[in-house]
Amino acid sequence: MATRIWDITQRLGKRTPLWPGEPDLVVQRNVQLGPDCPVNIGQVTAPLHAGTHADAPLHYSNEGVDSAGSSLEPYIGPCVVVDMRHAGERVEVEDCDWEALEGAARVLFRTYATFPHDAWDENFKAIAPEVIERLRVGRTVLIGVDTPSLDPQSSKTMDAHHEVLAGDMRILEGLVLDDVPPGEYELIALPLPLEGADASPVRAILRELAR
Ligand SMILES: N[C@@H](CC(=O)c1ccccc1NC=O)C(=O)O
Ligand SMILES: [Zn+2]
Ligand SMILES: [Zn+2]
Repeated sequence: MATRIWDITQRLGKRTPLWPGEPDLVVQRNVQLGPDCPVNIGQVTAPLHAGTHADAPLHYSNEGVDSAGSSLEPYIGPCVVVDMRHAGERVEVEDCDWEALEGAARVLFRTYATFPHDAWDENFKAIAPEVIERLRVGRTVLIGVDTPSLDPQSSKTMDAHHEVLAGDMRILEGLVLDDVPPGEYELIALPLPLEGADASPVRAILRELAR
């Protein structure tokens, strides 16, 4: 029997909510299929952090690798999805069930009851750097969130991102976890090998762990 797949990726298009000030996401048609041309050919122009994406370390450190330079291991393998809808402005250490998180290689935080597909949410929940630090010492290699950033929209210091940097961990942002019960899954969410990019779109999915 086929194992169930959850698609945890935002649709990308002109209505995808973007970080304030980012340029529009545009898919345009450059060549039109017709009597003289056998194909349609287009191109996409998009902010690298649009929708569901993987930050590269280059995003928060000039010495960090770009999306082409990151190994794939963090982005594929067992993960734990945890429900943090009860958290306040920030997911704090005391909000977390550390029994469930201890030793988890990949942790995905759900903060939304319903993902805000139709409008930008400037008050999204952030992750406290202390939570990232505790995961780092617990050998977590990837942290995912259903929000646009680990840090608050107003952050100028990006403390959570720098805690990730300290452990050379990896980040997924903009996940859609509405339909995913808390528990253990296989994560697959591979960034594109985009040279010079500080982030990359990903098609993120979860699969039931093989029994
Ligand atoms: N997804 C991004 C959001 C982000 O940092 C950002 C994106 C566009 C413009 C400014 C941003 N951050 C700080 O000003 C992040 O990695 O947190
Ligand atoms: Zn990002
Ligand atoms: Zn980020």
